[in-house]
Amino acid sequence: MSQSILPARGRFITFEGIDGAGKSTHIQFVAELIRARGQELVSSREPGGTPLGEKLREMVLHDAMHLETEALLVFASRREHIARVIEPALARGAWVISDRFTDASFAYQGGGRGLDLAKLDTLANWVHPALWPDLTILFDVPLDVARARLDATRQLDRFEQEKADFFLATRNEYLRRAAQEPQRFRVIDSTQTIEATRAQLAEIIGALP
Ligand SMILES: Nc1ncnc2c1ncn2[C@@H]1O[C@H](COP(=O)(O)OP(=O)(O)O)[C@@H](O)[C@H]1O
Ligand SMILES: Cc1cn([C@H]2C[C@H](O)[C@@H](COP(=O)(O)OP(=O)(O)O)O2)c(=O)[nH]c1=O
Repeated sequence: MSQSILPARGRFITFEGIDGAGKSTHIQFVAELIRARGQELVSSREPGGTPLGEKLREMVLHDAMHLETEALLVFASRREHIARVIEPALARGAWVISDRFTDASFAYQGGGRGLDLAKLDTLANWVHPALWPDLTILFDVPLDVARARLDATRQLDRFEQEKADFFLATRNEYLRRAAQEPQRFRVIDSTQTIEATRAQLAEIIGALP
């Protein structure tokens, strides 16, 4: 009798940080490192990652709404993303990198907006009871550095227009979560040069089994 052999499950890696921390600058570099290992790679983002998720992203980034509506919409986008992109890819052995995931909901909706963290726990346990990233890379910078980088480059969305105390609380919640789960998080000092960050990322990805 022939026995089917399931492919080894892929790895799930997420990127986090306050706006302007330098996340987008480095994601393509990490994607290339992973492809160089010969892995199939799916590169995605949240909110978004699916056609419906991208519509939800537009709303979340540009329309004013109640903070609980905002939380529900980012988790609605996530539910779709997990079902249509993340789980199928991991199941066939591909690696998945996502520009943000649930830690962003804790940091922005919880830390930044002040939504009860217990409600976010409930949503996370509902939407992905058994799925967490294998690795989360947190790009950390002080607010003034992030703000200077943002001002230099782009049209600001609804989050990027928030005040300093919002980002202070967002950054603190990211750091609190990183301290709570040191085995999942790698915190990168994103005030260092792009080259130094790349070297650190190469080390982190190279060390993955
Ligand atoms: N280590 C760094 N040193 C100096 N500038 C950086 C660094 N990392 C990113 N930047 C610049 O800061 C700006 C914002 O970076 P970006 O990657 O878009 O941030 P994020 O995706 O975290 O919001 C970009 O213009 C980028 O070139
Ligand atoms: C995934 C997620 C993102 N966000 C916010 C954080 C960011 O400000 C925004 C997404 O923007 P971001 O990922 O920074 O994209 P860009 O680099 O194109 O600006 O959405 C939440 O508030 N909650 C979430 O759960």
